[in-house]
Amino acid sequence: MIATESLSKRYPRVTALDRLSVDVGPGVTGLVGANGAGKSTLIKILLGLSPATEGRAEVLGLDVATKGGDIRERVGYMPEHDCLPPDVSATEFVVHMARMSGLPPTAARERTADTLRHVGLYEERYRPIGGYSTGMKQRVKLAQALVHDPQLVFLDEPTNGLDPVGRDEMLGLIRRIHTDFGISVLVTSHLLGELERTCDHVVVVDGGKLLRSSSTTDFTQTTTTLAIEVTDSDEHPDGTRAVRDVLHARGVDTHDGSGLPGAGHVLLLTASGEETYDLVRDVVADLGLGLVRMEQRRHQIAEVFTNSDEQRKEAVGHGG
Ligand SMILES: Nc1ncnc2c1ncn2[C@@H]1O[C@H](COP(=O)(O)OP(=O)(O)OP(=O)(O)O)[C@@H](O)[C@H]1O
Repeated sequence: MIATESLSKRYPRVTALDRLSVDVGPGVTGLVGANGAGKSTLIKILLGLSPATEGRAEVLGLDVATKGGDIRERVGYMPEHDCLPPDVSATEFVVHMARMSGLPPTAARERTADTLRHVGLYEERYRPIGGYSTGMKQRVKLAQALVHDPQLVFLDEPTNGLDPVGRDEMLGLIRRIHTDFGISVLVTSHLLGELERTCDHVVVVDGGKLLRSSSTTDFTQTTTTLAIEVTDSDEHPDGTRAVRDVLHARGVDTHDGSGLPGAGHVLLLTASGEETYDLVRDVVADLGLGLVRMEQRRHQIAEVFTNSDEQRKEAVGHGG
């Protein structure tokens, strides 16, 4: 669906994309990265809206440098920021966008009605967009990306600004774009956790560079963080520290759980598989301590991929 080769985008002060080479197949793919990682820049290049500084990219087999128009005919785009006209209704706006994509008037009206129903907008579709909630506006943006029946859609931060219920509904809708209509999806987010549930494949970028591209199952198996809490004992008045020291001696890196409830008594470590669970159990038992909890934690992307304690603490503080 998408292939980039050593793709770079340099602004005078910032390198937004840095020799990014990645292949994206059919299905639902998540593009994850912190704010400023280069996600929106990549989407704009893939749509042929912004030229790359170097490297090349193809979307649906079409070169982004020369075939931007053909790509935009076949690909839908939901931009990140609010770009909707407040004075027209969802129906008027989406019909207009359908007409712009070349649909004749009757087909444009029919497709608009179907698409707005699909994204969950009913009677309110006749009211001016200016009075809509954030969730409703996101649905209108999604509808205009789908109305011309594209083969592929780019959704830039579609869950931004939504409450947890709205977020879940939007993630469900995104999944159905692929299962019900066979449209492939590239969806961006700065939250790894929400894309884990929705996507078949996850691409992680940081500072414009590719950090990882793999199927969601591979991803979650290899990046599980364990949170461990143990009791103290007479022999080990600081049980947490005792466990940490033994784990370090066995070559397992840990960091503290500052920012979590009960900070100071929580150890975080990356589990490479079943053997990590066994190791922790044995270490705690050998020290004669009690294991209060050992649980998997979801990640924010900064927590998984930064080595800096500062950033890790920040990510943990946000709840992951
Ligand atoms: N037109 C521009 N001129 C100069 N710098 C830019 C421009 N567009 C983006 N950048 C910079 O490029 C980097 C990547 O931005 P980009 O918008 O692609 O990130 P992002 O991952 O989409 O993050 P966000 O979700 O915050 O938009 C940022 O440092 C940004 O400030």
